Amino acid sequence: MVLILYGTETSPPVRAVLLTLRAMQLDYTFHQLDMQSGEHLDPAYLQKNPQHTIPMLEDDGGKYIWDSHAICGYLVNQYGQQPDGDLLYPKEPLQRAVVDQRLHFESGILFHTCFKQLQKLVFRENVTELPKEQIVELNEAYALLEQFLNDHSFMAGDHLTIADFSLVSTLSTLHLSYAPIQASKYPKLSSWLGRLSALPYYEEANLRGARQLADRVRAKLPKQFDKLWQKAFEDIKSGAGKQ
Ligand SMILES: N[C@@H](CCC(=O)N[C@@H](CS)C(=O)NCC(=O)O)C(=O)O
Repeated sequence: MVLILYGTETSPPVRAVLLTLRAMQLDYTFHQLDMQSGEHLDPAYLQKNPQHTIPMLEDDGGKYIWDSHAICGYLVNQYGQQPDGDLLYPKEPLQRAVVDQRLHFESGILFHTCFKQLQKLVFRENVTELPKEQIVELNEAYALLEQFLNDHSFMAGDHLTIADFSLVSTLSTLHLSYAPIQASKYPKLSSWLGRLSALPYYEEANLRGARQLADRVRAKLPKQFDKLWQKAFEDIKSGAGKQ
């Protein structure tokens, strides 16, 4: 097995894969792709991944897989012989369905809502704002995640799965950049973030890149953004933000 991960550690979906690789203690090479200079649009990369996204995983020279959710599932399916390897993506149909639902939530709701705008904010000079609808949408997403946790320690039950890795890659970025997960409002989500942060490989595989991206996001936002955001969250609490 020769695994090569293409990407940059600021990218949340790349960090979801890094967390999975580290949790499974797999050996891999990290191939740094500079998106600012358009390396992901290079014809050689496009030939491997016509969707030109990161992360992309190359396995055994010639097998290419992209989309972090597909990659994380593949890694556990293919290489999950470690004692708790399978638990990261359980085989039991109901448990797996819960993990899949969380993964689709990350992909279809959380990432989709925020990251296209964040990409524009970071990469386009003339973009210095985030759409106001995000405030309501993110608030709804956080409230749902709080409910997903229910009485569990992790997103899909009582043990760590790739759903935790996928969600924390996006949530930690939002938390550090402009939408903090307040313990008073989302106590379970906040404790969950603390639990993930305590993983021995968390800082290298996720926090470092999340901080870098958050710094870039915050540098583009107006100084008063935090106050505006806080006020908007308060309005939602009283129902005023819904109109
Ligand atoms: N759902 C995808 C999202 C991948 C994605 O959009 N990645 C961004 C970087 S965070 C990207 O590659 N953008 C460049 C592009 O779309 O051309 C995944 O989970 O892998």
